Amino acid sequence: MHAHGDGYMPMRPPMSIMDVFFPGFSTVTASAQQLLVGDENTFVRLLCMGVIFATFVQYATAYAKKLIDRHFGRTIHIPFTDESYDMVIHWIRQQLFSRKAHSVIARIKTEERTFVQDQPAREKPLCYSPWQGSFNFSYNGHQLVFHTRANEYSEDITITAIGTSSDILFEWMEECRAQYLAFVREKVTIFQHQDGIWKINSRRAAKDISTVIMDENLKYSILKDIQEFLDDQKWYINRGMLYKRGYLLHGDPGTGKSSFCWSIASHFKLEIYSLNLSNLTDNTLSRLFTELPSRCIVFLEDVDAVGLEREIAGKAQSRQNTPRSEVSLSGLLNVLDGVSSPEGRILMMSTNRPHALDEALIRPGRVDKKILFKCADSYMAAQLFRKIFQKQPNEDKKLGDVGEDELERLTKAFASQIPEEEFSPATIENFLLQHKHSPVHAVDGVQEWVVNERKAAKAWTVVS
Ligand SMILES: Nc1ncnc2c1ncn2[C@@H]1O[C@H](COP(=O)(O)OP(=O)(O)OP(=O)(O)O)[C@@H](O)[C@H]1O
Repeated sequence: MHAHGDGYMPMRPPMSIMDVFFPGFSTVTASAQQLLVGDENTFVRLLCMGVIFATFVQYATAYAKKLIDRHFGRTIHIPFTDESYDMVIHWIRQQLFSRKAHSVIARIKTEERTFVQDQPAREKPLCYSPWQGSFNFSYNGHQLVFHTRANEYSEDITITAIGTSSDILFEWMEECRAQYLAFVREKVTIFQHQDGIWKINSRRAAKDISTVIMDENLKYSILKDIQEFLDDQKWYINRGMLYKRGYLLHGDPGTGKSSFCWSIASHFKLEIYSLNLSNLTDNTLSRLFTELPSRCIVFLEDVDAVGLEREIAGKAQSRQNTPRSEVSLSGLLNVLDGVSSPEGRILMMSTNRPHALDEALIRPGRVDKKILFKCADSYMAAQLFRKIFQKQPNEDKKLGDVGEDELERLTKAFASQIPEEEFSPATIENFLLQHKHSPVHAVDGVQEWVVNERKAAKAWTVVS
């Protein structure tokens, strides 16, 4: 064999017509020829030939596929940050073939992640979808190619159809959309921000508005207000007003503010975009608002909890030990004024300490209605008692269940022993859950419970 030291200069192989289609073709064939005429033993030579051939076939196939895709294929790109990604993945997961891909990713089914199922086998069920690579599947007689590539924080999906029309891809996307919408119809989708983008956090079963116990007149006046807002887009546009509405939900912890937001979303079939200001900057907040859909609920929970408090003489007053947000008050006010965000959003801010909030944050126009969530009065206590002990149509009768009349008597006895507006509905519900199989025990134990709760509250106040 010649070596460079012998004065041998490797000859550049002449270009062949194949190089036009497969760049590097001549170089590979020239190397192969040299191997064939060399003096290594036959086995090594054959092995090298095999490797070169396999590499070439792989390269040629990938290249040919690229050419076909470019010239004869139609491709849809599905961005990871968009809900179309969830639609596509939802469809793919339903298909048996998705398990047959060479590389699959296992995930816990997000929609059932939060449920404790009756049957242990159904708890945290796994689902699979293709991962890192391509695979073909057939849809309505057409061959489509699913390709996925993972990056550090995201995943790129493309779907390609061979042919000169994209119709089959649009048809397929429509089917993904329809299946996904049918699936989420009875659920409320909650988005949260993750690394500066909105991602689905969970899907909860819809919550009927009747399960939130509060003044019924107040509840229905708010429902009416929201309904009118959703129906009146034109009215706002005609008057040159920004089409948005804001509510401040305030009251002690455990009085139903989050539950109310969830039930409003269920009632009007809106998605919730839940924001926690503590780990955001002005820029990210602004971007998140720009990416909101045109109709949704933005839920800013515990807006007082991140040091965005009343500014007096230019200085922010903040509780000690309160984490301060990197979001400035002016940054928040800007996004709430909504010039850069899509119109139609309903803002719900919740707080336990409305008096600590800056006036500017809750002035009319930013907050259109303030809704007070109170601790339980006897009406609410009675409703909570019924909520726990009234049999639902799909539940079996059990030992210890009482008839309608007896339940009514017990309800009154229970409600009359609950002091007015002293305990939150969450606290009372917690007590009732301890006796959830016996309304009689709940009534028998309520007096002692009230005494103990008062003692505990007093001790807590002294310590803190
Ligand atoms: N008004 C209410 N009607 C029915 N259930 C209630 C009500 N208030 C509280 N609950 C019960 O208490 C639980 C906690 O309530 P929720 O989280 O809605 O309170 P919150 O006011 O948002 O509390 P926090 O201010 O601590 O966030 C709920 O899951 C629900 O079961």
